Amino acid sequence: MKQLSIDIADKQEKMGGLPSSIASVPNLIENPILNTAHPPAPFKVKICGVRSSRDVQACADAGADAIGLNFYPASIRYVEPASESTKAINDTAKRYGICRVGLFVNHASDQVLEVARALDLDAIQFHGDETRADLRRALDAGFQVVRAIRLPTSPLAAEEIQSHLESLWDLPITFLLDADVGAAFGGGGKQLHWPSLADWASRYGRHATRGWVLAGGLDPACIAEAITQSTAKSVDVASGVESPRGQKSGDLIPKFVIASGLGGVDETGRLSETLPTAGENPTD
Ligand SMILES: O=C(O)c1ccccc1NCC(=O)[C@H](O)[C@H](O)COP(=O)(O)O
Repeated sequence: MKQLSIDIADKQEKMGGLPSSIASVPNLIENPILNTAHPPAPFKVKICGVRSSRDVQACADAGADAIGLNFYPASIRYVEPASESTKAINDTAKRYGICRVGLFVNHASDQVLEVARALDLDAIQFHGDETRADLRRALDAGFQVVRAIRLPTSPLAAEEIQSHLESLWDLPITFLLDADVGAAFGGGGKQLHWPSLADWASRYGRHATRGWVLAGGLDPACIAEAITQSTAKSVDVASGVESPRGQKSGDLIPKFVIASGLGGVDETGRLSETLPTAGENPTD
């Protein structure tokens, strides 16, 4: 079983996550070995808003390397942090070496950390109007941080995109660029103007070797084009792999991951060798 754990860690490293040897380093700015202020994104393909162990199984089978647990009570994808069902989802993902991201919207900082610690989450995604101090606190507590930046869906100048995240640029966090869907905060199926993101990334993102994530209205039909046009290296999806809305589809998840070309599957759709085979029931 030890070998399996090593395989999982290797797989995460190959898929762009932090090298396993330094995955627990909380603040990369202060790490002299890395000598970088900006961590890579903690995942390549995140399926957000999973609500059952079956959903997680579909993600593992497809080769997705992250799931999002949605702790925003107003969302159709909400899961109760302390429930047995959430614990089971979380445990299943952990056994498969899938990055577990907790999604919060304007929660109290103490509550965020309490939930993240209780579930031993890998990363915290802030999707509301949380402050720099909230992000700093999560980093200091040792969690990787994903910050959703909610952008207009119209064509945008690189400077305008940068203005939405400039005040957080120095933090060792990952930006998730999502469409602004107003009071719903996220999960609305609206697409960003992808070429604008490519322009921004070429001027700002790549220059600083910064990991960032494309989100908003992605689905199996558009994901390849979205990646080409935006130059994103990591993607996130919620509604685009659901049927009906709010219910993850075991058919759409693999279609999405394979079409993205970013998952742990080869071109024939088979799992790569380093991925634990779904159904193998790996243990820690
Ligand atoms: O998914 C939700 O219901 C949600 C609600 C409130 C804040 C964030 C939410 N989702 C966060 C995500 O990371 C989604 O995957 C992202 O917004 C893209 O969603 P979609 O356009 O449906 O793919």
